[in-house]
Amino acid sequence: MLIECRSITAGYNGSPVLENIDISIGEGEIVTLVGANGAGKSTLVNTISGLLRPMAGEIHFDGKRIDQLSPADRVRMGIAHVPEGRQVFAGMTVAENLSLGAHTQTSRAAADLRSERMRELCDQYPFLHERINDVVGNFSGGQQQMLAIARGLMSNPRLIMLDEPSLGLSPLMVQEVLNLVTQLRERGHSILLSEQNARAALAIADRGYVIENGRVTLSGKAADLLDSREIAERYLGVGAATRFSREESMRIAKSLRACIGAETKSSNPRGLQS
Ligand SMILES: Nc1ncnc2c1ncn2[C@@H]1O[C@H](COP(=O)(O)OP(=O)(O)OP(=O)(O)O)[C@@H](O)[C@H]1O
Repeated sequence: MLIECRSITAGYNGSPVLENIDISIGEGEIVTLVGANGAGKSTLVNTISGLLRPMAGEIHFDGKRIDQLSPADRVRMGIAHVPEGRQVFAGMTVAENLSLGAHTQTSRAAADLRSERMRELCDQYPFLHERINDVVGNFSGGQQQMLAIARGLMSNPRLIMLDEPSLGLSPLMVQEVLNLVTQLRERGHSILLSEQNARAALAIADRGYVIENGRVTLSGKAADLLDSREIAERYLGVGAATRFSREESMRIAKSLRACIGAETKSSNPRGLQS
């Protein structure tokens, strides 16, 4: 495995939010964390990137223990974090925003490497090339998200962690951002994708973990999780009605109509059959 979190407990001001979390990501995998608002996904991502120190447990990256290293050391080792909320600099150009993505390197040689990496990214992702000198203030939410991801790529990470990249985007932009995520994998990056949009995330992931109240309650292949009734009911917006056959649904609907006194002609203006 490229990264392994072993029995991680983490939280704020001495109170744990995550308890005993075990997750792993293999080389070249897209792994998603799904869970409701406040479940603890960002807390886990922050613990892996080093913004938060775990209270207990270990994190191993490429066989080395990293949970006591600084965030900058983890970036140097190959872990990038694209935080929730995009946080691009509106008054700066695309190129300036990208330069900030390799801030752990300050020497002249590093500046040359940074320019080279920027050229490489522009070759790989035409949307950067086309807008490289544009100030990002007027970019749409989706364009800003793509730029935030590109900034994370400046350090050429082996693992890139994306926290809620689809938040607040239109369905079309969500698709574009997720297409970009699959391209990242094709270019050799491993990905941890934290998402409330469980259906979209599981559709492109290899494996997933469901986080509820700071614990992993389900995990497995993304395709199996997508098929799971439990997931469907809790996270995919598919209600209990899907549990019933057509005959059962008809029977329930009929007794429901009787209960609410709606068994009249006017309640069925189009003459629908029951
Ligand atoms: N800086 C903080 N200080 C104290 N508590 C926090 C802090 N950040 C998050 N929490 C709490 O930790 C819990 C988990 O939050 P977290 O942001 O990790 O959830 P999440 O699954 O990422 O949800 P969201 O999608 O809303 O970010 C919540 O109860 C939240 O209020």
